[in-house]
Amino acid sequence: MQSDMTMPLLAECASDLSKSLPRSQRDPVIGIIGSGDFSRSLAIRLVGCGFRVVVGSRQPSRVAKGVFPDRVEVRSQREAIHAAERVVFAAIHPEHYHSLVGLREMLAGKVLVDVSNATTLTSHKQSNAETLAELFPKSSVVKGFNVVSAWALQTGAHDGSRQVLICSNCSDSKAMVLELARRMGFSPVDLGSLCASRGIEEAPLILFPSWGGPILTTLILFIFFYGYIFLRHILLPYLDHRENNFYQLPLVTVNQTLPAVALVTLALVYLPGLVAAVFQLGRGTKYKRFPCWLDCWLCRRKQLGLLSFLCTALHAVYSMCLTLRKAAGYTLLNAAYHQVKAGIENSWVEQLVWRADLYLSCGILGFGVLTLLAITSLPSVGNALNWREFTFVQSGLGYAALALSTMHTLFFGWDFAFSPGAYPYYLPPAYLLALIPPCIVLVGRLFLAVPCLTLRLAKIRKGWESTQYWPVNNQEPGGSREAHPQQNFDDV
Ligand SMILES: NC(=O)C1=CN([C@@H]2O[C@H](COP(=O)(O)OP(=O)(O)OC[C@H]3O[C@@H](n4cnc5c(N)ncnc54)[C@H](OP(=O)(O)O)[C@@H]3O)[C@@H](O)[C@H]2O)C=CC1
Ligand SMILES: [Cu+2]
Repeated sequence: MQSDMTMPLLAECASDLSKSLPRSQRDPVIGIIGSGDFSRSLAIRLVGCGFRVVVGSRQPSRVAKGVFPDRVEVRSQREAIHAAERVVFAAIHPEHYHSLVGLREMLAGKVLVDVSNATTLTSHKQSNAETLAELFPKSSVVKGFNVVSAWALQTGAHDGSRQVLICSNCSDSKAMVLELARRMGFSPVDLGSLCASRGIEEAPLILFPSWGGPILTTLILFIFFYGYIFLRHILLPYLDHRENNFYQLPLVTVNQTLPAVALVTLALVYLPGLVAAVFQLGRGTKYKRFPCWLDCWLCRRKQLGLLSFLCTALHAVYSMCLTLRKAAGYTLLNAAYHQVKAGIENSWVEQLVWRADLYLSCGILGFGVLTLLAITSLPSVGNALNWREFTFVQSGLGYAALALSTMHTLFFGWDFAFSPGAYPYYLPPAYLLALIPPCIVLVGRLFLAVPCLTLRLAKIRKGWESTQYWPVNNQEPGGSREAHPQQNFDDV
């Protein structure tokens, strides 16, 4: 197609040539057809990134003042297309694409960016971008900027939502839009030809794509612990000596399950970081890709952390409601009656008072730190922190939350785990099982804190590589050698 297309915008994107020009003359002009919500978000971001923007409306006079920033010009559709040097965004609903047919000749030779999303998941329909390409054969249609919500466009959120998917049949135009997306602060992903456009359009319709694995993991853990507690506390005692504990099913069993799930899930947030560190130490480089399962696990830590937070919050609410139960009242009255009958005046046990207070205090502190972690994982809050602050909160405080939750569980268990009565039917208590993963993580973390390992890991993360990776003719690692554009995961 138009092979001369890339150069003008790319040259302007680099803006080297035009540095001496006044700003208004050197910024590339981008056209946007449509003056709706998406157009507004896009225009704000484009002007923020140094582009000049002309919005094309069917009735410019109807566009209220203040809707667009002052630096954005709102003109007629024709004027906007005329002003746009190369790139014109079609920020209108696909049903109205045909209304632009009269502008076909004006759009010839320009790059027409289709930003539309699909409204339904269909396997047989032509994509909106393919329809647009059919309507405007003389323009280069590029599909892109999907998955990004209008909000993310404005804020440039620092998480997965910064990724934009791009595809086109014209590689020059695609390169231009990829560069444009980069300059707008996004991480564009080239998905090839326009055949990929339907997938891109449908991507926003797929609900919670990154939550499937974490939710499934949490669900499996919940079913496992609930089943285990049901077996140990309810079913086996009933079968063994007809003890009826079924009343515990809706509340007590759930409240025993939730902390176990929360603790294991929280350990699963920090375990992959340790595994990644072990990989880097073992390989002596950070430029070798982690196995896919580890990559995937690392990318799901935020979701696992938030699910752990949810379980902890529910556990806190359930625990506060325990005393409101009828069963709690009856148990207290029965205990008081037995005590009176036994002639015991004072049932104060100093050790148990300490145990309960320490257990509660660790639990409350752990929950507080977890809340802080959950809040800072929100993009809008995380963006306000610099890299060091974010690492301190997510890694330092994260381990503090894990340590406090583990101590909460240990105080709960106290010395009970050492008595034979804790193993009815040879089954250990659920909390002992739940303690295994966090203990592995905490011990592993302490192990990695050994100075020789810490120093080696720090060196590797600064780019040092073990000699086995040095090229034969180049004895300086990282010298003239090109770094692999691979995993560069430092936050472990
Ligand atoms: N990539 C992404 O993640 C997102 C993509 N989108 C896509 O952006 C497009 C626009 O969405 P959005 O801004 O929310 O929609 P709006 O309804 O807010 O705006 C659509 C605009 O299209 C213009 N338009 C042009 N021709 C017509 C016509 N014949 N009839 C009606 N309106 C027309 C109107 O502007 P005027 O009256 O000034 O001409 C109108 O303001 C859609 O295709 C949507 O799928 C939306 C959100 C996110
Ligand atoms: Cu608890």
